[in-house]
Amino acid sequence: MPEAFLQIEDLGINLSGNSIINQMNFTIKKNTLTTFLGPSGSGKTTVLRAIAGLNTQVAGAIRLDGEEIHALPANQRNIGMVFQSYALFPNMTIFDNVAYGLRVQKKPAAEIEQAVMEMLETVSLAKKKDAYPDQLSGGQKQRVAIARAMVLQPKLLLLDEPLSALDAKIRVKLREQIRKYQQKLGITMLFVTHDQAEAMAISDDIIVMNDGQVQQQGSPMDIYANPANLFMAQFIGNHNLLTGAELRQLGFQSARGTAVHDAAHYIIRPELFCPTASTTETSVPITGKITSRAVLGDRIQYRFKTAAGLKLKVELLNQEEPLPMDSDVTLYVQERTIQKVGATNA
Ligand SMILES: Nc1ncnc2c1ncn2[C@@H]1O[C@H](COP(=O)(O)OP(=O)(O)OP(=O)(O)O)[C@@H](O)[C@H]1O
Repeated sequence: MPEAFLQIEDLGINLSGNSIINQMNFTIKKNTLTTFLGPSGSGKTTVLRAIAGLNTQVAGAIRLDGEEIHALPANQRNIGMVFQSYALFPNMTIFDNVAYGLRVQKKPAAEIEQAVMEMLETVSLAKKKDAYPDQLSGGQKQRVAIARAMVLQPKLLLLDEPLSALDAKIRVKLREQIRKYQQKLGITMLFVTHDQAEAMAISDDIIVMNDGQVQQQGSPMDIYANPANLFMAQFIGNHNLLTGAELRQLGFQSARGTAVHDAAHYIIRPELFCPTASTTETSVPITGKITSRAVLGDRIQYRFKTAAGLKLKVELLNQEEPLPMDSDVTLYVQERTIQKVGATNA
C-alpha cells in the first residue's frame, strides 16, 4: 500500500460543547486529488479547518508527510487554502495578490517575479497581471486565488467549495482546470464539495461523510459501483434501491451468482435496463407500464410501474422509438448487474 501522505487518526472535534467529529480515521495519498463529499452539516468544513490549523482544539493525530502537525499554528503547516469567497486583496493588483505570500517569506524580487508570472501563465491570467480583482469575473478571481495558494508550493492544498459561487458552465470549466493544475504541478489537493457530479468528475478518491463519520472512501467508480451501506446507496447516484424480498418478487433468485436474501438491500441502476433479453447472460424479464417519460437529450428517463406495483426508474439511450406510455412493456435486467449494498466484492 502506498504510504499515507496525510493521515487522520482518531480525530475528535467538539464545538460549543457538542461532539461534531468522533474518532475519524482516513488517509490520503501524495499527488492525488481527494474530495470530501457529503450533505450539508456532515462535518466537511470542520475537518478541513482542523487540518488547516484554523481549529487546534482537536483530539487525535493529524500527520502530514510524516510530521505531526495538529499542535502547530496554521502558518507553520505548509498548507494552502482556497475558499468559496476568493478572499483576494481588493486594493492590490493581480500580480501583487499572487506575490503576497512570497513577499512575506522575503524571497528575492527576481525569484518572485518569475514564480508569479509562471503561475499566472498556468492559470491563463498573465495578461491581467496589472488589473484589480473587481475588474475580473468570478471564475477569473477564483483562478487568482488558486494561483496565490499554489505559488507557495504547499504540501497540501485545501479547497473549500471553491466553485459554489460560480454559474454552472464556469464551474465545469474551472473544475477541469483545477484537475489539470493538480496533475501538472503534482499538488496534493483536498477538495470539499456537496456536488456529487463534481466529486465524480475530478477525484482520484472520494471520502463520503455523513453525521461526522466517514461512510466510505474509494475511487469514483468504487463508490458508485459498490456502496458500502444504506446511506451510500441512497446518497450516490440515481439508483433503484430494493429489499431482497422485492427483488425476488421481480423474479431474481440470485444477484451476481449469490442467493438473494430477503432482508438485504440491492440496487438496480436505471441505465442497466434493456429493451431486449441478452443472448449470452441470464436476464430477467420485468413487465409493467411506463407512467412517465422525460427526454434528457442523449437519454430518456422513464418511470416504470411493475405489475406488482413496484415503481422503478429506468434510463435508456435515446436511439430508438421511445417506449409507449400506459401499455404493457417488458424490460430485461441481467442478473450479474444487480448490486448488493455493503458487498465488498466488485
Ligand atoms: N462553531 C460551531 N459551534 C457549534 N457547532 C458547529 C459550529 N460550526 C459547525 N457546527 C456544527 O458542526 C456540524 C458540521 O458542520 P460543517 O460546517 O463542518 O458541515 P459541512 O459538511 O461543511 O456543511 P456545509 O456543506 O453546509 O458547509 C454541523 O452540525 C454544524 O451545525
